[in-house]
Amino acid sequence: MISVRHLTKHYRVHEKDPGLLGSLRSLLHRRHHDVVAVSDVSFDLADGEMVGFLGPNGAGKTTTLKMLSGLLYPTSGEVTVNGFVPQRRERAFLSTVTLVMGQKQQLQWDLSPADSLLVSKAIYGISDADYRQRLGELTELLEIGKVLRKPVRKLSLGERMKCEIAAALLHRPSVLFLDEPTIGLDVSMQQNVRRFFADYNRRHGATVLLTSHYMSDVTALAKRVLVIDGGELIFDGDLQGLVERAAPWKLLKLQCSEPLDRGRIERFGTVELCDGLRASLRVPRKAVTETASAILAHLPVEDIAIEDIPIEEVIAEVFRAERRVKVQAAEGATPR
Ligand SMILES: Nc1ncnc2c1ncn2[C@@H]1O[C@H](COP(=O)(O)OP(=O)(O)OP(=O)(O)O)[C@@H](O)[C@H]1O
Repeated sequence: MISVRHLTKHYRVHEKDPGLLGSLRSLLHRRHHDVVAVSDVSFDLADGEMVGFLGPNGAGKTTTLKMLSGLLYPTSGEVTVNGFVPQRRERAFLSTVTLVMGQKQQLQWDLSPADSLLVSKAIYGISDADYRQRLGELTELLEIGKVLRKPVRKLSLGERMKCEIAAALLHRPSVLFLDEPTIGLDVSMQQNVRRFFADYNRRHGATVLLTSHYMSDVTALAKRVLVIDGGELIFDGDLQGLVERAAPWKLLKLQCSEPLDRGRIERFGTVELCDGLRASLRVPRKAVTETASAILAHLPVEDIAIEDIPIEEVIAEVFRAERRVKVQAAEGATPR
């Protein structure tokens, strides 16, 4: 169980003008300002839940994950992870959690993954029998048998990432914080890694909080999402609920037997595309079935497909809407 209450993090940033003069001035008069990276965030995660953590660049995702895994002290607020306060970094806590950061390498460059895994075995005090069993399982699931003995610097990005994951999970953590675990991987490798985490969650009942800019990671692994923007939590709930709230339409894609002009299809919905034999319309979710029937009855349509708005667009719309609300609130507050 993870409990997060009013979690807030401010970074103190040192300001310096450019150039030598700027450096000298900053030695004499140090100026600072505070960056609010995370502001009053609260949520709970139940044991075994897999939850997506979404937000645009700089929203506060990594900062939150670092506080949850005990790498950063919160400015205020409380966090408990399986009953532990992360920043105390107790041994029992550290053997419960792991943080996988796709953008940061944790394996030693000149050693082989096998050597780094042996170091982890010693650090976590894993018995020989457990080590053999876990290494066997990770090697099989991640298909890394052939690369374990090569120096890390000679591995491809995908091979390295899979070895990073093996090293991060050797101590069999029950809480996984995954920060962009598939970044830079090709599509098939992304799928392998996703499948691996889904499998790990099933086998070991692990709780997983995952950030990714690849929406397919999130849709494949998480039913529930937390959405953060400008350090504030703006949504916590079902991914499908978010889609329905932010995008109450569907797309009707038409393939026609003769070219259509815009005027003929406009009455059925908002035209997104009208290009010779192909057209696509945005239609309110509730009216999809009757609109599709009307189109089939009145237009020379050979094929019709009903699709959800791509999830990337839905999320982008959530952020746009949130910013509009903030701008309106700020404008309302400005004295005239
Ligand atoms: N060490 C730091 N010192 C000062 N500011 C920081 C530091 N780390 C992050 N920030 C700032 O805090 C805010 C949140 O950053 P964070 O890395 O948590 O965002 P993020 O959601 O993980 O972004 P991304 O998706 O780009 O990785 C940003 O404005 C960032 O510039």
